[in-house]
Amino acid sequence: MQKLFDEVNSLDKRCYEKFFLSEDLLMEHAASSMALYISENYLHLNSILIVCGSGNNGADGITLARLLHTKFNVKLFLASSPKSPISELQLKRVEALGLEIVDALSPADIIVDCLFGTGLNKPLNEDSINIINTLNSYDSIKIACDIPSGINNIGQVESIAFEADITITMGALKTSLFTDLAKDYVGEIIVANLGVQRNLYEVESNKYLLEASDMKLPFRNKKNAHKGTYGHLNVIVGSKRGAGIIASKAAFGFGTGLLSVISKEDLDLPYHIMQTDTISENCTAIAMGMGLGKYDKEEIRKLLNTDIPKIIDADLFYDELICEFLDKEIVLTPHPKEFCSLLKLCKITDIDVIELQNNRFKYVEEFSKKYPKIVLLLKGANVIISQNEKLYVNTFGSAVLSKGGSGDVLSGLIGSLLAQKYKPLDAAISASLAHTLAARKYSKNNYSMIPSDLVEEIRRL
Ligand SMILES: NC(=O)C1=CN([C@@H]2O[C@H](COP(=O)(O)OP(=O)(O)OC[C@H]3O[C@@H](n4cnc5c(N)ncnc54)[C@H](OP(=O)(O)O)[C@@H]3O)[C@@H](O)[C@H]2O)[C@@H](O)CC1
Ligand SMILES: Nc1ncnc2c1ncn2[C@@H]1O[C@H](COP(=O)(O)OP(=O)(O)O)[C@@H](O)[C@H]1O
Ligand SMILES: [K+]
Repeated sequence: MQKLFDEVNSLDKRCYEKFFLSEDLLMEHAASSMALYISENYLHLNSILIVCGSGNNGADGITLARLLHTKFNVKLFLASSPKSPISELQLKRVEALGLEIVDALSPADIIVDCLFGTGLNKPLNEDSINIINTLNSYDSIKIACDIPSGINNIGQVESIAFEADITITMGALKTSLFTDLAKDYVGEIIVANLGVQRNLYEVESNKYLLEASDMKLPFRNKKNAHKGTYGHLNVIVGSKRGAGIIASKAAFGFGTGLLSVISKEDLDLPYHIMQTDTISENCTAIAMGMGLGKYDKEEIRKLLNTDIPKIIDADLFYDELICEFLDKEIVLTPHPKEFCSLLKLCKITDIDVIELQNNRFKYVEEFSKKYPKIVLLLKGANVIISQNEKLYVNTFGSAVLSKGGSGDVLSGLIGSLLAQKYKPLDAAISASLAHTLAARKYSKNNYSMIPSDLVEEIRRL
């Protein structure tokens, strides 16, 4: 996993003070990293338009123009005059080279957006919106310097943002690049070193970006084993029975040795899935909440009271009963609407989904602070998983998963790993990665996947 930072100004400052690097040097490295990336990948292209604002993001762009001058046909556009001493100096340097400063936007093979970086501190004005709209309309390779202009420091997009194919971000990964709202704008994200290796630039953080290598699949290393070695998951099936059945099929394909569905109704289940009406004696994990519908509160309370590891989803996030169990190490997997209900029930805040989506990290952190034992998995375009005020982001998901039943598959996967004795946080992380990485492997198109296709892909991981 890689560290994420809510702000990097203090890291830049630390570079000046601890490593005696100067602003000029950091900027030279920022621009050199972009120049290197462009030269290594696009030398076959000719023209490059660099669009600069008045701050140091713009100054990065002016520096880049100097580095690429004569190697490419560089057109430098200054949306506003340089404001800081360093950007004035960078401009003086390019002027001395005789580099062309254009006074209108026009298409180019490559566009580099250096309008605003971490200094975006107010809503975009009409001029900036027009510039970004024009740039977005060009059929060019689009590169954002540090952060696509229009995304603010907490990852919100108020009106519009530059639609980057690639974001070359300076020094370290910023949390703001990983919100759901930013996902349509950031493209591929690359980190540029600023004069010291990244591990030296970075300090401690409580937020992490998950990588595929963080997924630990339940491979069987023991030879002397039997089905009981791999646990017994109980899935509580409610009145919307499909949800529990989807979860069960996903769970069985993800390694639980035994699986029993608990339901009072007669279900038409595959032969390898057992059905009972009480918790199994050797049950090692419970998955509940999916499609629960109407239920007997006392029965659910009894189940919640057991010490068996649990994943809880869906309908239970609308019942205050859940609040009685938030001091336990259980996995909760709400989608944004369910999380709003949970935040309200546990008296953290009363907000709507728009407010939540605008501030996902903030509310997950607040919840985790109040309930440090809970493993929370907040669904979304970028899933956030938290425990004990540490946050982990999974960005591998895509709209191929935007279908009823995708979440039920995820509940089954988490339940399966819990049954196989994964720690709750590890179960949530590995199951979430398996869920999203498997969805990426579905190759037909990005609209037709159904839960059984997803389960098939998971079985092939
Ligand atoms: N520090 C370092 O060592 C390094 C920094 N680096 C680079 O610096 C970048 C940060 O630079 P920065 O702090 O100058 O901010 P930046 O993003 O250029 O914007 C500020 C300017 O925009 C203006 N402005 C803001 N919002 C606006 C709006 N809505 N509409 C219109 N104007 C608006 C704002 O105006 P003001 O608030 O003064 O009115 C100000 O003039 C960072 O992202 C990275 O690329 C790298 O080189 C590595 C080394
Ligand atoms: N656009 C998207 N990008 C990434 N993941 C998505 C996207 N849309 C949905 N998902 C994922 O699909 C799952 C949907 O779960 P949920 O809303 O609970 O559905 P259901 O209850 O119908 O199974 C979640 O894991 C969510 O993160
Ligand atoms: K930018």
